[in-house]
Amino acid sequence: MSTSVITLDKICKGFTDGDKFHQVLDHVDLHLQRGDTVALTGPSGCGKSTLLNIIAGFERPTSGTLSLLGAPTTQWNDARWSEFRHQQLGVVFQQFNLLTPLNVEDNIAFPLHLNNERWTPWCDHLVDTLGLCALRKRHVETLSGGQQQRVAIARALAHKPALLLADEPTGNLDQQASLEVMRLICALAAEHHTSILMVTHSQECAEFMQRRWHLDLGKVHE
Ligand SMILES: Nc1ncnc2c1ncn2[C@@H]1O[C@H](COP(=O)(O)OP(=O)(O)OP(=O)(O)O)[C@@H](O)[C@H]1O
Repeated sequence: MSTSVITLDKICKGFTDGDKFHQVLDHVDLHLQRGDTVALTGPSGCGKSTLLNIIAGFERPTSGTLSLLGAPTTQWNDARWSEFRHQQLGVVFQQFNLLTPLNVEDNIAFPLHLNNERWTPWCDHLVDTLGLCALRKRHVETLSGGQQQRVAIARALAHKPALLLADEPTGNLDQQASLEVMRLICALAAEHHTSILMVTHSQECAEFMQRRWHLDLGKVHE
């Protein structure tokens, strides 16, 4: 399968800090096909989260063109971005953004409700593999950081998205749980051709991905 999932064409992004302009992404060209898995590395503050935020539509580039699933996003309005995020995207960002009035099960089911889908055996598999069985009815604000991270991973994968964007998705987990998560997302990539772009500082986690992108001084090197 060779469908284009992400294309960045000369993407620039900068921030103004007082009277200084800080160029974080400098004419970045990238291409990710359906089923590609990529580990994104780079020093702290180089712009990894900014790059993921642009691809998810949470931030706009200063210039350049971002295409998703073959369509340029330049003219997308909020409704079109929401449709893409609900149907095609799973995100695990550093702030888990769980829905605090809800329990674990309802958080995981949330993307299914948005798409008028029902709980599936795949969701049970996620709950089981991520060690959440005993926590299904617990309110998420009562969980530890690692437990919340596992709920965020399950929620991101429940609707089998075409694209998973993950920012240090195993940062709060022990080694055994990290390996389980990596095996789980790789199985999804293999079976469902989900593309993965994952920020990680862990060499062990990066080795699960097929490709490496290194971001530094505004440029991405493969
Ligand atoms: N909204 C903003 N306003 C001003 N500067 C910002 C903003 N967002 C990010 N930056 C700056 O852009 C640079 C890149 O930040 P970003 O969070 O993308 O880096 P990162 O590579 O993800 O870092 P880390 O590995 O530490 O999480 C940093 O210098 C940061 O201060």
